[in-house]
Amino acid sequence: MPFVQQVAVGRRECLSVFGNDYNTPDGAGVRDYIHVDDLAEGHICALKKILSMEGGCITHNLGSGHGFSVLDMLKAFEEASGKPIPYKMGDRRPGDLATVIANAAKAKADFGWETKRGLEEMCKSAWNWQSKNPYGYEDAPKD
Ligand SMILES: O=c1ccn([C@@H]2O[C@H](COP(=O)(O)OP(=O)(O)O[C@H]3O[C@H](CO)[C@@H](O)[C@H](O)[C@H]3O)[C@@H](O)[C@H]2O)c(=O)[nH]1
Repeated sequence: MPFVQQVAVGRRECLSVFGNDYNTPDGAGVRDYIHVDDLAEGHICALKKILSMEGGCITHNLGSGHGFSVLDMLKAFEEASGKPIPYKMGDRRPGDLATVIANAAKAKADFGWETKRGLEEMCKSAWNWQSKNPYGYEDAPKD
């Protein structure tokens, strides 16, 4: 996502898509993307759960349970930003898996958490921030 955003804002010429021959609907890698606000709320729920426990350790996965490909993300971001995102197909990145999707059933069962925000909201929100802060928390280059 950061690279998609940087193309939209003009900091990169295009996105390199790492692989188009995976066993996925469009051949690109599939991931379980999550809105940062959903992730933050999940952490708050987890912290409340820890405070209610008398010690011990518990592990939860946070995710939507749905996968989107790199090309799905790219198209959704084009719509949210109104900017074209040029891309080129590249080789697979060593170590990448075809598909990574979280199973957050335990988080829902233990503290009632699940994602509330979808792909469109993720992209709109990311574009709102990136378009106002093209260099993120860093200063723009001097020249
Ligand atoms: O320029 C890019 C960057 C990424 N991708 C693809 O975009 C998807 C997401 O990539 P990335 O944001 O790097 O996330 P992951 O591959 O899911 O890996 C992240 O999530 C893993 C599981 O939490 C961690 O192990 C890794 O360190 C962390 O980078 C993958 O299909 C990549 O192949 C591209 O096509 N082009």
